Amino acid sequence: ITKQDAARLKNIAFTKFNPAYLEKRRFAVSALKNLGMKMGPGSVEEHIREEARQLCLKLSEQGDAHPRDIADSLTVSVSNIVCSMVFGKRYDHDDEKFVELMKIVHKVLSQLEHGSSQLMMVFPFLRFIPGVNSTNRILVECINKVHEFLRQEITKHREILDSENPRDFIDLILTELQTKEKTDCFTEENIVWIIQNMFFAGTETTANTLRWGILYMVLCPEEQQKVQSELDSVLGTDHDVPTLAHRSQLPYTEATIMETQRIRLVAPLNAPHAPNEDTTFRGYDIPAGTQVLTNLWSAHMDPEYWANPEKFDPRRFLDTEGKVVSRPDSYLPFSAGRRVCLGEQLAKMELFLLFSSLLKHFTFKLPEGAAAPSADDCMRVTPPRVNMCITRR
Ligand code: HEM
Repeated sequence: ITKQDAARLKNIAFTKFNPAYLEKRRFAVSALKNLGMKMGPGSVEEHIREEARQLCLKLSEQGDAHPRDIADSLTVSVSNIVCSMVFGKRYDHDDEKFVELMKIVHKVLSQLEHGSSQLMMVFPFLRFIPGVNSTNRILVECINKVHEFLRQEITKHREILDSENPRDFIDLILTELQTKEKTDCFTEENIVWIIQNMFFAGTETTANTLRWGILYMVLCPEEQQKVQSELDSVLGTDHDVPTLAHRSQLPYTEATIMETQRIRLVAPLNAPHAPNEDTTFRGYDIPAGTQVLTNLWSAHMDPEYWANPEKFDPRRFLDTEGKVVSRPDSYLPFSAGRRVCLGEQLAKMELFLLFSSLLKHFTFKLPEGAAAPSADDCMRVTPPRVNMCITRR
């Protein structure tokens, strides 16, 4: 068994569908639900709103004298939401340890996007070829550093654990570890991997979606204005950030987020899958273990379902009464089935609260005379970095 195979056994994502995977997934789903059900202060909604307030404050402090890219601020906010849920605390935008952690997370994800990593996913034997496997070595180094950070947090949590009152994801998982018969999936080491999954799966995906959303607002100012008019008409002069209760009154805003997720998927080819046993699908024989990539992008660009699919048009997601279409066909930003994204509900809350807060408080546009950035590369997961004017409304 190789180190990589051993790591796969400890994960949730990228692990085989088997009883151990199911046990970990069930735990993670119920922990997120448990944390999500908390009401009032300490609730997930409040954590996200606090992050939205801090983000708006940070952008206001930076002023509008110089055009700038919003990417790093968004990554910090989104990562902090995962931190609030997992560690029970947020970090300041300038906290050294946190900034270092973010750099490592970013490095891991950019290594994964690297051509040689993609090749190694399709041809795993390449990881034994010197030179080609250098991204693999960097990945292992980075992941070890993240694990060290997580182990320190777990130790701190263990010292003051009150199993009757779990505060966050780590408390919940430590409590589970105490109460459960020791099984292969709930070992000390696996906790680190499960938490790491939350981090990697939950940060860049959400931050990149928000970045695409803001980029499309810059490229389509008339759409930006429609969202802002709707926000103004519902929220009036209230200076605080929106709440989830506002969501049903803001269909155009919601549809704009959905259209962003349609037109620029952050996982266009989904996570790699493989059948556990020999399978026949639509006349094709797929032997057990064959890697299968599902092209979610093609579903989102299928002209049979989406007229003029390359056009950014939030109205696709509104019915004749102006209400949001609840289950659109040919729309799978979080994938589907048994491996569907485990953080879908959390991600939807984050996207709504952060996107609506940003557009309520700021207008985003290109500097006078600047060339419009291209959003054309259809398979591009990460949006281009764009310096924009961010003006307080
Ligand atoms: C806009 C944000 C997000 C998008 C577009 C997204 C999308 C996806 C997709 C396409 C998958 C692969 C599903 C499959 O294998 O068929 C996935 C898996 C996963 N996501 Fe997300 N995700 C987002 C946010 C999050 C968040 C916030 C979390 C948790 C904190 C999360 C946790 C996970 C986990 C743990 C898996 C692996 C699930 C499994 O294999 O059982 N994701 N996500």
